Amino acid sequence: MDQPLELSNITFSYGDGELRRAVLKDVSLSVAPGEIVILTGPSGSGKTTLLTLIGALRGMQEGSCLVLGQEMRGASEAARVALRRRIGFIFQNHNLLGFLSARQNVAMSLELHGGMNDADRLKRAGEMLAAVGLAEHADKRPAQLSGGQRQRVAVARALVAEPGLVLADEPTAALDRASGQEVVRLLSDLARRRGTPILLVTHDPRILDIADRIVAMEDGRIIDTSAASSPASH
Ligand SMILES: Nc1ncnc2c1ncn2[C@@H]1O[C@H](COP(=O)(O)OP(=O)(O)OP(=O)(O)O)[C@@H](O)[C@H]1O
Repeated sequence: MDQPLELSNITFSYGDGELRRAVLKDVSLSVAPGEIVILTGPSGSGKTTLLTLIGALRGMQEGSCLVLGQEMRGASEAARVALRRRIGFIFQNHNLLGFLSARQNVAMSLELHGGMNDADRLKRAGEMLAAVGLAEHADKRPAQLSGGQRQRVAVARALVAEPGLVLADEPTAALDRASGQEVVRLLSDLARRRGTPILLVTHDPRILDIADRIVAMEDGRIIDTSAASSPASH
């Protein structure tokens, strides 16, 4: 069977003419079902750019990027939109909508997936919020929640539609140590239960121990891939 993520020889540049500069150089990586991979490296090494290519948020230039069986190189906008719906995204600034409750924010993720009416979606969203420990806070708006709670809403929103892959960019950057570890632990527990692979970009050394594998980037290249602590220890 294909791996959920198979990247081969990805090279990507920003800018034109003399200003053109490669920020990803010959990047190859594959991620297995249920595997948690942390992508780390100095600022500017290309981590976010790689994540946006995998998330179909940006067009490919060179190489191959097979995401959930779909080749992103040369993919149409329609194919990229369809793929994005199968991915759970979690970003540093969580991107929750301020005028909706936590429950409504999570339920929105289910709108693109047919077969559920509004009441079903809100019920499912409530269950997911309970799974991340926010049953009591489901009807609050983001501004009424702490940073850690908001990020837990973002985890619930990313996972509620049962994505085939989760992409997270600095999900703990704005959190204190305890909330950051809790958010990541929740994310990894829920994903592991379903065998959902996670690719997580972070500078945060406090969460490295949740990874099965740590991939280090520098200057647009993968310089090191090391097995982290064994999954059995989680
Ligand atoms: N839209 C853009 N246009 C031009 N250059 C860009 C653009 N986005 C990023 N870059 C440049 O590409 C390089 C890689 O950026 P990228 O954000 O992928 O790195 P990163 O490893 O995620 O960094 P950080 O850890 O600071 O987020 C940087 O030199 C950055 O300045």
